[in-house]
Amino acid sequence: MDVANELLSKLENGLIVSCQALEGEPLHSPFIMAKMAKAAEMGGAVAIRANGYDDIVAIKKEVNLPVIGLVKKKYEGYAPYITPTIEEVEQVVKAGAEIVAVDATKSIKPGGFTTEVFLREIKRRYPYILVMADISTYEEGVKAAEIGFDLVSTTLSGYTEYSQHGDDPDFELVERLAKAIKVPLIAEGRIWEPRQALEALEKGAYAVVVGTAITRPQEITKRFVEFIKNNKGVNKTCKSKTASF
Ligand SMILES: CC(=O)N[C@H](C=O)[C@@H](O)[C@H](O)[C@H](O)COP(=O)(O)O
Repeated sequence: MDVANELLSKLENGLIVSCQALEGEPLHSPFIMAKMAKAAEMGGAVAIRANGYDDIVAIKKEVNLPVIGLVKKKYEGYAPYITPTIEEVEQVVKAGAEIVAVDATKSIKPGGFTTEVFLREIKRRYPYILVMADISTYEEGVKAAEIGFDLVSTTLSGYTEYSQHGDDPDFELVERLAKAIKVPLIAEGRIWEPRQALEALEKGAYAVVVGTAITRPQEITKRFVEFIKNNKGVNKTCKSKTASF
């Protein structure tokens, strides 16, 4: 088995934990993200997805798992923000990630590059690194596989203007793409429950990425608080109704 296939085989049917805290979030710190990654490793994660040079370096020191690295950066006038230029790719490679995740939507990247030209440049400079396509639609996923991405992930479904928006994971996209492409299809985005992770795998995903539901405590807390707020009294009403029958 070659190096790339050996790496991919480690991900098969597994849980990849995304450990990201952006500037302004309470856990924004390479130290904390490395500990999050360690906890994910202890829990059985097969890989870590991480944002930014410092976080990736700290995580690589702390855990013995493959890392999917990215750098989120917004360029004025351009939509792509996940590793949108070769400069960010270089940071991910230098930090030691085995896989780089980049925007692979139809949107033009800073400098005027299409996804195809961008991928060609990444492969020319770093032939040994695997490249994950973060896509938002079926068409983008099919194209990404065709032009030579090593993996395709549904990361951006619901995050481009033209893709399907919703609160749940985009299972339909997972199922359709998994059938259509020959490279591994990763299910990513809004997976909150273990049963949803399983459903994605059953619909053909090669592996599943979970972020917020595991590593963003402010969002996890909010979910509990809102659920309580919206449902308080519901059971009581039912009980008293039953009692009065
Ligand atoms: C859309 C976007 O920018 N997604 C980012 C990609 O790296 C992360 O903010 C997400 O946390 C990650 O995709 C995992 O998804 P979720 O946190 O929903 O499990």
